Amino acid sequence: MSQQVSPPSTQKYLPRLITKERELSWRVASNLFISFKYAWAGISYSFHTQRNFRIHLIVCTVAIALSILLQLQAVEIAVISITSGLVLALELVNTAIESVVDLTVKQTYHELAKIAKDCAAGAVLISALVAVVVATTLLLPPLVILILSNF
Ligand SMILES: Nc1ncnc2c1ncn2[C@@H]1O[C@H](COP(=O)(O)OP(=O)(O)OP(=O)(O)O)[C@@H](O)[C@H]1O
Repeated sequence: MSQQVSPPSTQKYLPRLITKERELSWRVASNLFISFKYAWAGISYSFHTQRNFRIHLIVCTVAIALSILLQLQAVEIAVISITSGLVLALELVNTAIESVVDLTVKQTYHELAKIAKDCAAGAVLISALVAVVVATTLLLPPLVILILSNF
């Protein structure tokens, strides 16, 4: 005997959800400048509340500055910048996922909440490890040459 499964309730609202008005949103940015303002608010929130974001920001800034000071090739500076940007972007996504999970389950334990947070943290970790490998590979040789040439 087949059982009739009713579609999720959001199905009913889908045509309305994809309209420009986005009725479920508390507020929609009315222009590009306001979009940037909200994006900056997110970055600022992460900076002030997430220790890991601050650490990554400092390390990434140092890596990019060193790549410029050591006069690496343009493509090498670009690669270091891309991997650094990826780490910071994933930190922001991690913070967003943590907030949505906390909003959903509040202070209760849920196995799916754990999976979501652990996977988001794992994504940051992988990007950070790749960034370290890239930065070490590109920065270490010229840095060693510079140090040895001063002795
Ligand atoms: N509601 C929950 N249900 C189950 N496990 C949770 C829940 N909230 C947090 N955890 C577990 O605790 C860990 C730390 O969660 P928390 O929200 O403190 O992240 P965080 O320490 O701020 O992470 P990050 O260092 O990546 O910013 C999660 O990775 C998860 O394993």
